[in-house]
Parts: sequence; C-alpha cells; structure tokens
Amino acid sequence: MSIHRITVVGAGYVGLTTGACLASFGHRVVCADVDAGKIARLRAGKVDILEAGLPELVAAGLAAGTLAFEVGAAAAVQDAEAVFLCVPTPMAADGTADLSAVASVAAELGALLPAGCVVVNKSTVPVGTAEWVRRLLGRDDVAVVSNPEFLREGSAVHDFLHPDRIVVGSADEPAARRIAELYSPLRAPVVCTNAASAELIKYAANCFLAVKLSYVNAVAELCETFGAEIDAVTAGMGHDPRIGQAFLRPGPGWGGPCLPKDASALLRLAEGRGVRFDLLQAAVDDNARQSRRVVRRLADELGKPLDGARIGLLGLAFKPGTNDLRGSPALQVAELLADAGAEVVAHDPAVHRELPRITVVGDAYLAVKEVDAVLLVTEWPQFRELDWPAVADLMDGGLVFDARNHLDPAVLERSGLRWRGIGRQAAA
Ligand SMILES: NC(=O)c1ccc[n+]([C@@H]2O[C@H](COP(=O)([O-])OP(=O)(O)OC[C@H]3O[C@@H](n4cnc5c(N)ncnc54)[C@H](O)[C@@H]3O)[C@@H](O)[C@H]2O)c1
Ligand SMILES: O=c1ccn([C@@H]2O[C@H](COP(=O)(O)OP(=O)(O)O[C@H]3O[C@H](CO)[C@@H](O)[C@H](O)[C@H]3O)[C@@H](O)[C@H]2O)c(=O)[nH]1
Repeated sequence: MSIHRITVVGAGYVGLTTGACLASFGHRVVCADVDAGKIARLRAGKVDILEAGLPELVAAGLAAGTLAFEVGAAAAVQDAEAVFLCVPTPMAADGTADLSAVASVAAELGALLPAGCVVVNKSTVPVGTAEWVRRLLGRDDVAVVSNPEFLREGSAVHDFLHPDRIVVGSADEPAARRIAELYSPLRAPVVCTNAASAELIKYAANCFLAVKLSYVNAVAELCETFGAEIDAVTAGMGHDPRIGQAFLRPGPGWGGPCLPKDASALLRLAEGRGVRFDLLQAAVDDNARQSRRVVRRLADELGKPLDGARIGLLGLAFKPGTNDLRGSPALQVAELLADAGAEVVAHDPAVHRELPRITVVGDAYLAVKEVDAVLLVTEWPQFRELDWPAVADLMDGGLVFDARNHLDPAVLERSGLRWRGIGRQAAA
C-alpha cells in the first residue's frame, strides 16, 4: 500500500525541506510546528531560513494544495499514513542528545494516530530511540521506522532531491519498505536494515566527517612547519578514491548545528556501553584547539598584542550559503578575540542581527575600516570579489589572515597586503 498522506512534525531545515519536497512529488503533506508565528508566515509563503529553492517549492505546494501548515502536531495527523518526526535533538548539558521534543510529540500523538500509520524518526537520535518511541506511543498498530537525513544546510533542497543513499531501519520491514518507496522518484540506493543500524549510520557518518576534518587540520599544521602546501597535499591525497577530494579543506575548526552535537552524542553512547572511542574524542579535542590556534597565529603575525587591537572579521555563519550561527567556529574565534581584549568588527552577507561582544556591520568595507588585521572565517564567494586595493587603503594595518584559504594570495599581495593562510606558506 503506497503512502500519500504525510504529516511532518517540525518545520525547520529538515522538516520544511522534507515536507516541501514530498509535496512536490504529488503527495498531500501537512507540516506542523509549535511555533505559531512560523506557521502563519509559512501559510503566507514566507520561509525564514536561507535555503536555495525552498521558498519556490513552498509556494508551489501551497498553490497546488499539496502542502498545508498547522500549529501543533495533534491538529495535523487525523488521516496521516506516515508521520515524520523532524524536531530538534540538541546537545543536553551532559553531552547526550536531548530527546525532550521527540518524547513530547510521541506522548501527544500516541492516542491520535490512525491505525496502520508509520511514525518515521528523521531527527538524528541515539541508537534505541525507534524502540523507545514505539513504547511511548503505546500502539501495536503503528510501526516506527528510522530514516535519518543527510542533507547539508545551504543546499538542503538539492541534497534532499539528490541523495547519495536512503537509509530505512525498522523491526517492521514492510513498514521500512513503504517509507523507502516514498523516495523512489529519486533513484537513490536504499539501505534497508534494522532500526539500531539505521540510527548508528547517521552518527557514524557525521563523526567520520568530523574525524576527517580534524585530521586535515592537523596535516595543515604540519604543512606550516615543513614548508609544504596543504592544497597540494590534499589534492595528492584525494586522487586516491579511497580518500576522495571532498571534505579536505582546512579551516578554523568544524562546527554547525550537527557535527559537534552528534560527535558528543556518539561519545556518550559509546561511554554508556563501555566502548572506548579515543579517536573521536581526540578529533573533538583537536577541534577545540583549532580556533585557539587560529587566534594564536593571528596574534603572532600581527606582531603586537591583541589587547586593544581592532580586528575585521569576515564571516559569521558556520559556512557560506546559510545564516545559521549555531555552533559557528566564526563565533568561537570572535569570542576568543574579545577575551584577548581585541575589538571585533564583523560582516557576514547573511547575518544582520546584533551579537554580544561584536560590532556587526552591514558592509564588508565597514568591517575592514581602520583595522589592524582582517580575519576571514567564512568562505563567502563575495569576499573574493572585494576591491582589495580599496581594502588596503581602508585598513590601518596590512595583515589579512585567511582561515579558509579562500582568497587569491597574489591579488592581496599586489594590493600591498600581507596574506597568511592555513597550512600554506606566505605568498612569494
Ligand atoms: N539542519 C540540518 O542540516 C540537519 C540535517 C540532517 C539531520 N538533522 C537533524 O534533524 C533534526 C531537526 O533539525 P533542524 O535543523 O531541522 O532543526 P530546526 O531547529 O531547524 O527545526 C526544528 C523545528 O521543530 C519545531 N519544534 C520543536 N519542538 C516541537 C514540537 N514539540 N512539535 C512540533 N514542532 C516542534 C521547532 O519550532 C522548529 O521549527 C535534528 O535532530 C537534527 O540533528 C539536521
Ligand atoms: O572541507 C571542509 C568541509 C566542511 N568544513 C566545515 O565543517 C562543518 C560542517 O560542514 P557541512 O558538513 O557542510 O555542514 P552541515 O550542513 O552541518 O552538514 C553536516 O551535518 C548534517 C546534519 O547532520 C548532515 O546531514 C550532513 O550530511 C553533514 O555534512 C562546517 O563548519 C564547515 O565549515 C570544513 O572545515 N572543511
């Protein structure tokens, strides 16, 4: 029996993208959220988050009548055949995943779900959560399927529509297959397994990426000491298909709303089972050092104390293409600079709100005015296109520390600026 009537609970990056994309396949989708203001804006076609193609998909779904929005999950499940849980699972104070939103939705929906409905865990949740949700629902006639999501922010719609794989896991294999069938228009490989494996796949994948980044950041540090060039080193490594070119760019540390909390959650899960995962712990520890290393190098290159220095920060979002500040390494760097007594003036093309301890300005040229050094922390394409001779005129000092190796060193040097990167030698 194919599924056509879908409810999505949680209309954020994952939920709204899932809902709008499934509606575009012709299914009838209702997205529910506890945020009444967000639902009112979505009903008017207004999307709060910065995701290419998402406003268009929402508008198309609303116009076709395939996509609707409700306040609260209870109002959205009357005739649902599948209910996707896309609520937040942030890091709790003890480093585990906070499952309170999942628990409250499961408790709320237990008595309301139609018989034969499938509950789908799309939130990133610890191993064992599918079974736990099944018990909370208290229903023998409702299956629970784990279906983790792998989309990246900034390219959420593209990633959802072009997945590398679909993962479904459940004790109820026919239910898992019915969920996998929803993705059949995407022609992606399907991994159908038990719930524990599906849940672990998500953490294992994100944490593998985190380890890869800590590794490459350490190799970049080696490059600095040996006179090697990290771009050449990673290109040379990446031609080996067992390594691959992706996810090898060094930076000020890995961050965002997912990798840090998922690494922490997997470490706590391992600890709970008495399994030592020293490799992952080292990746997390090295990552915490990386932002400190960037600030220390900036101070060394500056040749004067950070206390009282004025630093122009280019970028605030955790990566380009998003306005998400959750877990942003740029903010960690800004905090460290402020701790050291520096005055931080920052610009990000997508972030226009006030932030503590930083002056946020609406123009990159304002951010570099009269600064002792510029520190680039988010690789927005716009920053490459700046008029660098004009930047040199505006700055008091001449140092540009490019913590993403994003700028063209030759352009900067020609502009009379001193470029420094990560894992790279100074331009000749
Ligand atoms: N952001 C990503 O790139 C991404 C990718 C893959 C997986 N994930 C995982 O997906 C989950 C959701 O992440 P997100 O980034 O979409 O979160 P988000 O914060 O963007 O959105 C979550 C939404 O759920 C709503 N919500 C909270 N409690 C609710 C409740 N009880 N009932 C209904 N709605 C409720 C919030 O108001 C919010 O709109 C997390 O587990 C995350 O780890 C995120
Ligand atoms: O070569 C690289 C690639 C990434 N990063 C950094 O790594 C972090 C994470 O980047 P990315 O993975 O692109 O962002 P997310 O949108 O958080 O996506 C990750 O987290 C999601 C939520 O779980 C998963 O669905 C995705 O598959 C996974 O890539 C950011 O700080 C990036 O700047 C680097 O420093 N160098």
